[in-house]
Amino acid sequence: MANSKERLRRTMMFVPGNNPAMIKDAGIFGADSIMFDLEDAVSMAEKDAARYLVYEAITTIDYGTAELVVRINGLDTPYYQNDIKAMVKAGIDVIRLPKAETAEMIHELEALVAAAEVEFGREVGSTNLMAAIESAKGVVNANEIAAASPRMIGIALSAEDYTTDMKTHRYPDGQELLYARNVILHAARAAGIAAFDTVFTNMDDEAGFYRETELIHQLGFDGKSLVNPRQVAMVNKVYQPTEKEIRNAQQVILAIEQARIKGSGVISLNGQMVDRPVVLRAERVMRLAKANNLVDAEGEYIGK
Ligand SMILES: CC(C)(COP(=O)(O)OP(=O)(O)OC[C@H]1O[C@@H](n2cnc3c(N)ncnc32)[C@H](O)[C@@H]1OP(=O)(O)O)[C@@H](O)C(=O)NCCC(=O)NCCSC(=O)C[C@@](O)(CC(=O)O)C(=O)O
Ligand SMILES: [Mg+2]
Repeated sequence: MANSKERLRRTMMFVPGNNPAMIKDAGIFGADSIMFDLEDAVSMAEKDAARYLVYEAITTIDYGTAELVVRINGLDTPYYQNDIKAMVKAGIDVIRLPKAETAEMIHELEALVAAAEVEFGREVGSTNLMAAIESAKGVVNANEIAAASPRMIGIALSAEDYTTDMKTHRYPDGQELLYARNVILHAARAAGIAAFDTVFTNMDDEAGFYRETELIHQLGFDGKSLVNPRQVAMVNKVYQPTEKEIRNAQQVILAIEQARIKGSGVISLNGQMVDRPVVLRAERVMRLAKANNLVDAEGEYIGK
């Protein structure tokens, strides 16, 4: 399992914690992050069995390079303390808190995670955290939630619960999510962590899924929470840089290296000024190009 604030997180796929077949095969679809769900996909009667099943999976199945995330039950339930203990003991990469509304909730989670790390001999600080924002109160407090702990790697919009809280529902054009998306994105960027867009639940509406993914890509989200393996390739397609973007990024990185040798941090390339933000964008393009196998080990464009 890999832990890092910098890793690519385009696709974070929910896997119901009570479904052995889905849990067993979850690693074969190429999701950047696999998110085992102990919360709303699991009925009250199955909470303990699901926790046990997910623990067994994490400790016995090889999920390759995928980041392993678990969505625990909320802090207003009788389940979350056992969820935290079991998942920390298993060595989960990231714990996702649902229905986050305040920084105090993150602090409570953090204290329990730290205690579990000590109890089970895990390195203190090795378990990362993220929060799902699912209500108006969560959106209003997004800045403090995002900055609540150095363990935080991201915050996510959860539009199903959020639109219910807002007394609306989801529309095809997504206007009802515009404010929350922008607040969450700004809170994440200000805190230096990732921003995840919400799930899209109509499996039959491929065009709608692409429309939504193109919008959140344009806004600047790192990726989306997903409910189905078919959605992984669609997100990757949207987030895949074009040949022109890759060739430009290669030129930018080369040009800035030459400029640095000459002792300068800024240079002109094809009439365009190249400085630090342009270089950072170029480096992200190259990370995405590598993840999509569009360049070889030397960073040369090979296409598909
Ligand atoms: C949607 C559907 C029923 C469609 O079923 P279908 O059967 O039509 O799917 P098919 O495409 O036909 O499946 C083809 C093959 O893939 C396998 N397969 C499918 N899905 C897989 C998967 N996820 N993981 C691994 N494997 C999978 C399947 O087993 C089959 O395998 P096989 O039989 O061997 O061929 C199914 O996907 C599914 O259950 N999804 C997860 C639902 C879930 O977790 N909901 C809770 C999280 S949201 C929430 O709580 C709201 C939120 O909180 C969110 C927030 O906070 O962000 C908020 O407020 O917004
Ligand atoms: Mg929810």
